[in-house]
Amino acid sequence: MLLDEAHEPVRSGNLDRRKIPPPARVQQISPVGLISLLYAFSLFIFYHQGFISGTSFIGAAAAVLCLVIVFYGLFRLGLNTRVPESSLMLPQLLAALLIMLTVAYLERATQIALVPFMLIAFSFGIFRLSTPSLILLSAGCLGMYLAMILMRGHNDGYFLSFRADLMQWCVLALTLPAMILLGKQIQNLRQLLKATRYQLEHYEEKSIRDELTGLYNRRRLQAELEQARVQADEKDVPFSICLIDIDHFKQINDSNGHLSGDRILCDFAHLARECIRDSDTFGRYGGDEFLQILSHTDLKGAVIHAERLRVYAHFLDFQKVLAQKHISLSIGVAQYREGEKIADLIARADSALYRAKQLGRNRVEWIDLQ
Ligand SMILES: Nc1nc2c(ncn2[C@@H]2O[C@H](COP(=O)(O)OP(=O)(O)OP(=O)(O)O)[C@@H](O)[C@H]2O)c(=O)[nH]1
Repeated sequence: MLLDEAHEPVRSGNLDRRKIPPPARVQQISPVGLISLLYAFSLFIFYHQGFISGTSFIGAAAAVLCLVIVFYGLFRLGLNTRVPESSLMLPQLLAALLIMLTVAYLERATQIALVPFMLIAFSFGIFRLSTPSLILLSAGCLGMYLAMILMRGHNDGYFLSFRADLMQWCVLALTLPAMILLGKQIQNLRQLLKATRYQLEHYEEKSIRDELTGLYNRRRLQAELEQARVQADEKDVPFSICLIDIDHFKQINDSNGHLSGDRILCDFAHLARECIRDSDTFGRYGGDEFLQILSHTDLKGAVIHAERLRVYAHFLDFQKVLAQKHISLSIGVAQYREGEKIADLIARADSALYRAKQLGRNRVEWIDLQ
C-alpha cells in the first residue's frame, strides 16, 4: 500500500457515516407556485366583488394553474436537476410576474394586488438568484409595468388615474431595490452561518481523529466506550475490548527511523479497520497502542478476533521499510463486567496485554470474566 493511501482517514466505527444529499428533486409545489395560487385566489375575490369579469378571472386562473402544473411536473420528473440552477427560480418568477402584469393591464382594478404580490415573488428570488439576475429581472418588471401604464394613459387619457398609477409605479421602483439590498444582507448572513457551521464541523471532526492514521483518537474512544457501557447495561448485551500493542516499536523506530515507524502505524491501522465489523470501533489509544471495541461480543469471540488480527498483522509485508520485514502484536482482551467502570475495564485489558508481553510477545492474552 502507498503511504498516501495509508494517510487517508480510515473509517472507525458506525457513528460518523456522512449522508450525501441527493440532487435537488423537489416533490411538492414550489413557493412561487403557491404564491401564484394565492394570487389567483385574490383574483377570485376581485371577481366575486364584481371588480373584474369572469372571463378575465378564468383566463388568469388557467394561466396560473398551467404554471403550477408545468413546474410541478418538471420537479417531479427531476428535469430541473439537468440545469445549473435547479430551483428554476428565474423562469418561475418570469412566468408568474408576466401573468400578474398582463392581468393588471387587462383589469386595472387588480393593480392594487400587483405590488404586494410582486414583492413577495421577488423575496423568493432574493435567496436563489444572483444579484445581476435580480437587477435585470426587477428592471424588466419595472419597465414592463411603466410601459403598461403609459399605454393605458395613451388609450384612456392622462387623467388622475394615470397619475395614481404612476405613483404606484414610483413606490414599487423605490421599494424593489431596497428589498433586494435587504435580501442580499440576509443572504450574506446565511452564507456566513453556513461557512461557520462547516468550520465547526471540520474542527469537531479533527478533534476526534488521530492525525497520523485518521482513526478515532483516545478522546473519542473514551466516549465510544461510555456509550457501549450504557448500551450493555441497558440491553444486557456483552461487549469486549482488545488493547493492541506493536511489539518492540521503539526498536523499530530507532533502527529504521521515525518515518518508517509512522508508515507501519498507518498500514496496520488500515489493515485492522479492514478486519473489523461495521458495528465495531477501532482507534489509536496512544503511541503504538490501539484499542478495539467489539460490540455484542463476549470474551471468547473477542479472543478469536484478536488472534485473527495478530496473524493478519504478521503477514503485512514491510520489506521496504523494515530489516525484519514483519511486525508482531501483543493483544490484551477483556469483556465488560456489568456495572464496572470503563477505567477498570481498560486496566484489565492492560494487565492482559502486560502478561502477553511478559510471556514473550506476539500473542493474545485475556482476563477471565469472573
Ligand atoms: N513513528 C512513531 N513512533 C511513535 C509514535 N508515537 C509513539 N511512538 C513511539 O512508539 C514507541 C513505543 O514504545 P514502547 O511502547 O515504549 O515500547 P516497545 O518498543 O513497543 O516495546 P514493547 O511494547 O514492550 O514491545 C516509542 O519509541 C515512541 O516514541 C508515532 O506517532 N510515530
